[in-house]
Order: sequence, then C-alpha cells, then structure tokens
Amino acid sequence: MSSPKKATTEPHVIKEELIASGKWLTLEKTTYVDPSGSTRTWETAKRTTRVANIAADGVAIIALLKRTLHKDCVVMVRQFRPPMGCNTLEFPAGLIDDNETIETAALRELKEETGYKGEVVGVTPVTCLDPGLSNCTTQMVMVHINGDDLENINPTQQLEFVEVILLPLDEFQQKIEELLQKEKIVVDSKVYIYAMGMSQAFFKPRELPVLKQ
Ligand SMILES: Nc1nc(=O)[nH]c2c1ncn2[C@H]1C[C@H](O)[C@@H](COP(=O)(O)OP(=O)(O)O)O1
Repeated sequence: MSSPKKATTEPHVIKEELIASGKWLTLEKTTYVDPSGSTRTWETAKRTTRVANIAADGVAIIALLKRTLHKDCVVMVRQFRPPMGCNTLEFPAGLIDDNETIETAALRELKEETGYKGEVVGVTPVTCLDPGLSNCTTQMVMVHINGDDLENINPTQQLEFVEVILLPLDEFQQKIEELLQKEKIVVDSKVYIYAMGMSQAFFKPRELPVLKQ
C-alpha cells in the first residue's frame, strides 16, 4: 500500500478556462495546485445566472404550514426535472433574481411555486450543492406559513407543472418512504437529510429526566 502524499501547500486555483457555454451553464477547465504542490485540472460546471455581490445561486425554502387543529406540515413540490428524466421531490426553490435579497427571493419563489405567503424565520449560510461537479450554491430559508390566514386557505400557484405536496413534519421520513414505494420519484438529498434529522429529533425511546452527553 502506497503512503498518502504529504500536504505541503495551501491548495489554490490558478486559472479557469472556458470549454463550452450555453444560456444557463458553462463548462470550464479549472487549473489548480493540490495540497502536495502538484498542478492539476478539474472540469467545473457553473451557472451563468449568479447575481453580482450575492454568494448563492439560489434559495431552497423549508416552509412549515401551521394550521389550527392540524399537524405542522412541510410544503414540498413534485415536478419533472429534465436532467433527471423523472419527477423529483424537493423543497420549493429557485434562482435569485437581480436586486433581490435572499429573503425576498425565498418568499417570491414560495408564492410562485405553492401559492403560500410566508414569513422568514431563519436563513442558513451559503451551502454548496455538488462541489465535485459545480460551484453551485444555495441558501436555505426557513419560513413559517400561517395556514389560518385567509390568503393561505386556498393558495393559487403560478406554475402549472409543479404539484404541491404537504407532508406532516412528525412523520416526514415515513411519508417520503411511502411516496417512493408508490412511484418513480427521486428525492432531493437536502430533503432526505432533513427528514433523517427530523426522525432522530422525534425519536426519544427512553427519555430520562437527566441525561448525560
Ligand atoms: N440548467 C438549466 N437549463 C435550462 O435549460 N434552463 C434552466 C436551467 N436552470 C434554470 N433554468 C431556467 C428554468 C426557469 O425558466 C428559470 C428559472 O428557474 P427557477 O425557477 O428559478 O429555478 P428552478 O426551480 O431550480 O428551475 O431558469
């Protein structure tokens, strides 16, 4: 077995060269120095739409619908995604437009895709989506929706081909598993990780009054 190379250098990018460009994406050759000091190249996909001075390409919205006498539900969307060639289950999401803040982009996308009007309660840092492929980034925005509010009782979407699915938060992972059993659908990894986290948060088999770490 060969021993791993020692890290001697702070890795860094030297240059980025365009290989191909389309309306929405570019493919670049990234030349960089790796931690051992060797110069190497990487194929990188980038979006063409990133707004100047905004570090994220898009937003994904974790929207909780809160209604009297109902369980809190996560507002999800099902839609056909051409790169996947099938339907996906995702949080509502979209690209940030010019002159938008993260919060306004999130509330606009939520309204367009689901019809719901919400209130921002939290924003994550900039997070990468598939860093071995692309520099594409997102910020996740936590939103609460007052489902008892008149304008949220019969929400009207602006997107014809996006289906809204409400999943109860306390059974989130189980309900996703049921959807997967029923149809060919691929779940966004942000969604599935959130579902696993929720299951762990709700699972308290032997809660004791005083627990050590
Ligand atoms: N990679 C893409 N290829 C396309 O042909 N078109 C694309 C790409 N990415 C975005 N878009 C188009 C599709 C929509 O008309 C607009 C806005 O998309 P948005 O709703 O903001 O984001 P998604 O929900 O992630 O599609 O961009």
